[in-house]
Amino acid sequence: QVKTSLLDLTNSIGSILPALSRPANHSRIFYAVMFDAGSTGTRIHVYTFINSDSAGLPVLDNEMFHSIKPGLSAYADSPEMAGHTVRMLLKVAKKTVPRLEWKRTPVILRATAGLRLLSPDKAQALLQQVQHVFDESPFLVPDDSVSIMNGTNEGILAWISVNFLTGHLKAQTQTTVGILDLGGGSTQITFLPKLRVSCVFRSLSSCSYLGHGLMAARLATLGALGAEGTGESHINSYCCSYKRCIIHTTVSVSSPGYAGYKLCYQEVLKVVKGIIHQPYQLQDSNVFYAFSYYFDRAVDAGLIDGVQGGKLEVRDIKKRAKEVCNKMTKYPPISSFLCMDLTYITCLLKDGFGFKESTVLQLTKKVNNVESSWALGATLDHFHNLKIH
Ligand SMILES: Nc1ccn([C@@H]2O[C@H](COP(=O)(O)OP(=O)(O)O)[C@@H](O)[C@H]2O)c(=O)n1
Repeated sequence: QVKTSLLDLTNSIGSILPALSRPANHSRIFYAVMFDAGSTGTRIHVYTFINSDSAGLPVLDNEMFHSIKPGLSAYADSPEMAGHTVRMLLKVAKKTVPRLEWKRTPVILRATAGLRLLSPDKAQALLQQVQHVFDESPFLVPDDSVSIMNGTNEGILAWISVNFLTGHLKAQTQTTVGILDLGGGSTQITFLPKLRVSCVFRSLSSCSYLGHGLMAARLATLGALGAEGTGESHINSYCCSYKRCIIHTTVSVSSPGYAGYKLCYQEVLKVVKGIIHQPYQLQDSNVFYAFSYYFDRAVDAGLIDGVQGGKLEVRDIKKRAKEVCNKMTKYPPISSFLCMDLTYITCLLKDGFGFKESTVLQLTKKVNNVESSWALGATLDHFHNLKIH
């Protein structure tokens, strides 16, 4: 758990503008290119900002977003393919940023769980390929432009993104929203805990759990982590909605004849157990924005609209998990892992983080047409060090 002074944070964000020090007659528009090298895909965010007249936050005018699957870690044994992926995505940046602005537009790549889970030499070889592509590009390549980000920073930067986009970072705003991010390899929870009387200033609480992202949790639940690459392996799981669920080319999972929420919950609980929870710090009034796989699976389960998103209580996810696992729905689940995924999400929220069944989640993919992701916070951090390191 990392604690960061929120006062430091918001004061620093407030001084982003002077730090940019642009020539007086220069256009008020500026650009930044941020790559998200995630475990399941690589994404490019091209941001267009407008400097505000006051010494406040810049205005985010537009985001161009594009993604490619799989993630860079899939090329651990052929790193030049990682370079190719980034080169392809850079074409989006060239189309979006005017040519005259290229040399002053920073390009940055931050990698998350996929590279954290690789051996250091393999991860380094991938990063070197990316660095090479950046160095060849016409964009501005800052120091430390390519690196692996740590999990707590990932959570803090996502918190900054969502609170920036929802207007909660403005000086006059008293409240903030928490964030829940469920990636493929890791999961993050970041929020402003209840003020303790003795506290001088408020601190952000950010926790990241490597190996508790949705894809990693599937493998862990099935005890299949060690089975990868060791030849074919068969596993029985109560969470498998079909007769046969393929998880990996060499690992197949069968249903023991019946699936069921209760038995599946016991399976996923083994993975969630051990996650430190902090129920005393969560306020009833804490609103949590949940995105990534929280959003994707809620859409797959028919709980929210895929464009609008929506509000859900923890108990709504639990109820749908029961329906899917106990085959109480009219339609077969579109993914053979929907029972496991919904049960894992329910278990993570309740037994992992100590959420009540009545806790409200705001399921969100985009806020004002901008991706809910750590990438925007990382870009703001680049323009002015937000003292989160
Ligand atoms: N800008 C983004 C980034 C990720 N995601 C989703 O986040 C999930 C996985 O995130 P990830 O591959 O970055 O996982 P980690 O490397 O953070 O563990 C996938 O469902 C992505 O589609 C998204 O919807 N929008």
